[in-house]
Amino acid sequence: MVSDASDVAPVVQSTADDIAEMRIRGAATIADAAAEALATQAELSDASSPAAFRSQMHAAAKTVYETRPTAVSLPNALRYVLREMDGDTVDELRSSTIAGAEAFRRNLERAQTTLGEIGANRLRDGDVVMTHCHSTDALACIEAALEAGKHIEAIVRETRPRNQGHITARQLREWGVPVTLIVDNAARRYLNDADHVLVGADSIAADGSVINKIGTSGLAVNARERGVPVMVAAQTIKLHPDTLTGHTVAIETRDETEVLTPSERNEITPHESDDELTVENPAFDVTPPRHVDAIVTERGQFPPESIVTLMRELFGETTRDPWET
Ligand SMILES: O=C(COP(=O)(O)O)[C@H](O)[C@H](O)COP(=O)(O)O
Repeated sequence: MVSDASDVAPVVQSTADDIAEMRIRGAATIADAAAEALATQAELSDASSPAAFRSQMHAAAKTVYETRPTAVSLPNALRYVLREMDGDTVDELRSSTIAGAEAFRRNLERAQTTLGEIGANRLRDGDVVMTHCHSTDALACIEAALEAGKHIEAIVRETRPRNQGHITARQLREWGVPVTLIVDNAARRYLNDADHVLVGADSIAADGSVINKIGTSGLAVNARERGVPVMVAAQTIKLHPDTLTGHTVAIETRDETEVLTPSERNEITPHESDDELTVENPAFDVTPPRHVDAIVTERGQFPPESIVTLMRELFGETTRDPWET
């Protein structure tokens, strides 16, 4: 049973709002915030019985889950923490949930560091990397390469409409990496100067398809044509277990105002009643496995077609919602 939203702590609701409004964004960061939110809910719960506690936790998980649909790290995080919730009293349930959330967050950090070290092996001294969006997993590979003393340069796509490329550029400049920032449409021209395309993932499907920020698939197609290898940095919490049984990954579409402000719309069509100007704003796309050279995880690097083996080993087959553990 899932209790209603009034049982959810305001701070959990505010985390959910931050995810929905993208003040908290990026698949790994969202997973971390989701686990933290469940720990906070457990801490603040005033439940008078174990059943009431469980039901509050499920309501909190549902509130966070219903924010953005594409990054599977979110349900994977909720599932992990709720599975750790164990005990016969409210106090036992509370402490096991908090411990579960803390373990999840520690593992997340450790996995990213390990993944970074593995990914850095693909980067040679002097390499130029082209990035898209802002991915902490992808940046972990560059950071580890820099720590190993390699000189790395970056061509950073700005990533319309939200310009997450600016966050990537800022981080890389903090690390002293020379950055060339380009508009997304210039990528094909600059691929001639790149040794790798390096992106993250929001979800990886069982067939090795990579779901990541809109524009990734076109970049990968162009990279393949230019002979530039495409490397995807993705911790195993990005593996989407539901795709093992044929489910597809929901692609989030966001508000048109991210693409066209109301005043820009008004310049194009001053007639308020004009509903024939449609703006589409999908946030993610699907890159088929044939355009990806390697998926780098904390468990090693894999050709995309073989990721299914790891997915089965880690998740088994589940199509249940996180609160139906
Ligand atoms: O597509 C995005 C972010 O999209 P948005 O900005 O819409 O959330 C990132 O590439 C992945 O989430 C991986 O990020 P990380 O490696 O940090 O998990």
